[in-house]
Amino acid sequence: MRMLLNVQRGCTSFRSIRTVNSVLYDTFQEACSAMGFLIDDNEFVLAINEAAELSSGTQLRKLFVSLLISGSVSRPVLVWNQTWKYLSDDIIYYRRSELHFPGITMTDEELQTFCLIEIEKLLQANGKSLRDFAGMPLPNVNLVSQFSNSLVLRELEYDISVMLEEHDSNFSKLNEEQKSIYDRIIHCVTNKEHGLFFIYGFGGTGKTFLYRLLSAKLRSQRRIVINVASSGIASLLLPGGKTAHSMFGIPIELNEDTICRIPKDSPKADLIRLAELIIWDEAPMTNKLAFEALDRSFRDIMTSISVSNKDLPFGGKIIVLGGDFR
Ligand SMILES: Nc1ncnc2c1ncn2[C@@H]1O[C@H](COP(=O)(O)OP(=O)(O)OP(=O)(O)O)[C@@H](O)[C@H]1O
Repeated sequence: MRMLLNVQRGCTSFRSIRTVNSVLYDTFQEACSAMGFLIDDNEFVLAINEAAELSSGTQLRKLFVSLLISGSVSRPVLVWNQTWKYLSDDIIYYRRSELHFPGITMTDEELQTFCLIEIEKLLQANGKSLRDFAGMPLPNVNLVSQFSNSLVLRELEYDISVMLEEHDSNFSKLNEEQKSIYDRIIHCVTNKEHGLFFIYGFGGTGKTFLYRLLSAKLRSQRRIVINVASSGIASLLLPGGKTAHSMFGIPIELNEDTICRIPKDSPKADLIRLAELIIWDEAPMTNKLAFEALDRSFRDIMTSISVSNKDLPFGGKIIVLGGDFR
């Protein structure tokens, strides 16, 4: 502010001090930068890019934090936007070894979140925080809990290129009936509509073929699909399949009030909330009380997202129940 007061004339408020060439800046630092008093932030971007040739992400984060703390950067967010890829260079390596999931991939948003957490740790060790720097993004806490949930990570571990290849090589084989079911379910998932589908068909009519294709399509888009079957043998035919009883904690003894053993704040409940499609093969083999228990439990779990979900079948989850219903 002192630098600006030396040159700004006729100021009547803090806002007028921060106004340069009729533009009101959020901070005095930004106003100074607009005046040309500070080194252009591009210098810092270039410095980080140059250092990236020889330094690890950890070292670059330390450099970034030193620049922030020294107060040299006028618009930290601009430097962050142009350098975050270098700053988060080693994040995926550490997440893979920490979680013992060598195959995990991370989206840009996840990389940024974990990089921001590391930056925040360095800042806090120096008595500062990301909140002290106007415009700097904060870590997305929802992503952190998802990314620490091993059940979710296992579902995200599918190799996208393998899934795409499986999908593309079988898609053209779909017969007319399979294609129309495929289209309706994918449309429902893509548009985040609620849907409960029943796929009828006796043995060998191509239900599993369809489930595999739906799973490959959605997993290639990094969406979570839960595949379950009533029997252990059928679950083995589904990619990543489990028995419905073990996946959803359905009790053996069932009555009209039974609920599943899934605490609302458990990692499994998080996985269910994140799942975009649930496929249950051989559904007619299971007691209807099990579906009613699952319905009650899902309604409860899904109220964490929206209270209105308690009025929707299965809390609004998109579910495919398949089998031979004769
Ligand atoms: N559109 C298709 N193009 C080529 N092969 C197909 C197609 N649909 C199904 N098949 C093949 O037909 C065979 C039986 O299909 P699938 O296992 O999907 O039937 P199903 O209805 O799941 O049977 P079941 O209920 O006994 O498990 C499989 O070998 C499958 O690969």
